[in-house]
Amino acid sequence: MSSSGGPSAAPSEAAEPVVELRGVDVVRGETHLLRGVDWSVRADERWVLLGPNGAGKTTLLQLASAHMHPTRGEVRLLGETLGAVDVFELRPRIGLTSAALAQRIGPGERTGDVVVSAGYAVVGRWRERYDIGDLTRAAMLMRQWGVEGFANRPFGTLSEGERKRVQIARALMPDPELLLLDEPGAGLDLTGREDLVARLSDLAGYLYAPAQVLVTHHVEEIPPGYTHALLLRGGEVVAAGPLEEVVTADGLSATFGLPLQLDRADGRFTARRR
Ligand SMILES: Nc1ncnc2c1ncn2[C@@H]1O[C@H](COP(=O)(O)OP(=O)(O)OP(=O)(O)O)[C@@H](O)[C@H]1O
Repeated sequence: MSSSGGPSAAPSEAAEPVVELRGVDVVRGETHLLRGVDWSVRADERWVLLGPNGAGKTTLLQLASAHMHPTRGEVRLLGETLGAVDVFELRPRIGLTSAALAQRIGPGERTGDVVVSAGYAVVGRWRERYDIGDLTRAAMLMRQWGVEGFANRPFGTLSEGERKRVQIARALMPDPELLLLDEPGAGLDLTGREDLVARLSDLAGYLYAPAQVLVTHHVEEIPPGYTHALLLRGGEVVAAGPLEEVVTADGLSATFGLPLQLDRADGRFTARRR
């Protein structure tokens, strides 16, 4: 069974972390985008990264996806150290979805090609003939993410929610060891958000699914089954660790600079001003 299609079971003892940052600063001019960040993600962990606008979440994902190097400190990804590895070999092992990447998908691309071409690290149809294994995997992922009916539709004709799910199927196509999702819930209506949260919750439970890091501004988008959280404010880590210890009213109030009340029911969080 593929990495993202198996049933849930107890994760095995993880070896080296898939992401490890030690004393990381990212500085542009006089501005610290990140300051003194220590963070590690193990293969069986599912992290949510929460913080207000400008906190540095996207910058952190840029490091974790080997699209940026730190100004200071060390970043290790999948056992390799950034600066001492060819990032073009590393990147295919990491699935990433973001608004910036989505903008690079042409609206006229056939949706099925958007998914299958990820196996070749290109957008859109690249080869006349794909491997039967690639086509089977793309079809399985499109079924899993509820977009199998759109294979022949131009990507630009899909709704925002459908496009988000196609992007996740595409990110999973190369069977990545790490999946990074930058605000997948942005712009979705309530139905779209709830559908996405349920599917991400399912993925979180799969034994052979990749390590996952989900960026969001909203605790309502944390899928049940996620295990850890990192709170970021002004480029600095407010708290990081097991979800129950980190996603608290006090932690979120400090992160968002607003007194918040936090409630949890059936594994879902809601937050509002206290
Ligand atoms: N090249 C740059 N030079 C100076 N400042 C930058 C640069 N790139 C990003 N920044 C700033 O760094 C901060 C962190 O940006 P980042 O995109 O990582 O935040 P974020 O938490 O993802 O925000 P949002 O939730 O709004 O997407 C922002 O204030 C941004 O303006």
